[in-house]
Amino acid sequence: MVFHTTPSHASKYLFRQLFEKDSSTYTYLLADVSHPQKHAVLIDPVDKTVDRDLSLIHNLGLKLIYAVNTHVHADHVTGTGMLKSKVSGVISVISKASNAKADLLVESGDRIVVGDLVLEVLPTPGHTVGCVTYVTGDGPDQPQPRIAFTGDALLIRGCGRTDFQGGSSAELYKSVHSQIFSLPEETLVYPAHDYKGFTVSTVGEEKQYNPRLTKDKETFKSIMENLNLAYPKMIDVAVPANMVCGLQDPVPTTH
Ligand SMILES: N[C@@H](CCC(=O)N[C@@H](CSS)C(=O)NCC(=O)O)C(=O)O
Ligand SMILES: [Fe+2]
Repeated sequence: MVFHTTPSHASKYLFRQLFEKDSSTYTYLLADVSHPQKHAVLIDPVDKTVDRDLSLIHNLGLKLIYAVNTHVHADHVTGTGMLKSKVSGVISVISKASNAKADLLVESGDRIVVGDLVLEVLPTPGHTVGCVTYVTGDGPDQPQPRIAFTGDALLIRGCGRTDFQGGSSAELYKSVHSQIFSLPEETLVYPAHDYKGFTVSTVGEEKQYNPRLTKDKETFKSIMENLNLAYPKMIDVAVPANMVCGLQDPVPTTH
């Protein structure tokens, strides 16, 4: 039996899942270590853990190229701006649909290339208006199985709330079913948050067991309307800060 728990091509690509405990946020570090430049990307960095992440990048001899956001987060401030101020040349990324500022505004079908590693942009609005999922390419030189970084669109056995930032339960249902559940079943699902201690899932597992998204659309909408969650504690600080990716065009400092 083959256990698909971690992506293959371990010697060519580096993959790390990092955690920020106050907001239960996952940050992902990916790099192509087969190239001498060892270019790297961080997905959903958090301001509080930027120094930890940079220390790891330094230890591993990587060169950070992209600081990528899945969406305008409401519960924490992105580390993107701090990364730009601490490492020269880092390119901040967010979706064009988010209406936020960044160096690179991505849209459906765009590709972020780091060495030989390809991240394709899938629009997955519904949690927020500009949410995207980044999925590794499907070529033979890409990680097998594919890896989907779903942000807050699809969480493990859950999904992002839809009650602010242009959220829409109907839109989220459509996004997950058309963009994520249509990926190969073995595709690994790595979300932006987990509140229960889970680390990874697969498309096949979520299609079978997700307690919200296995339901029909009307039941899903009713579930989402009745979550009764308190607003994130940091929403009033986080959203304005993240609309400019934490800090845009900061004064560079040497690190
Ligand atoms: N208690 C936290 C916020 C928790 C929360 O609302 N999480 C969001 C993702 S961050 S925008 C969410 O979509 N949760 C879905 C769920 O079902 O829990 C805080 O105060 O920061
Ligand atoms: Fe969010």
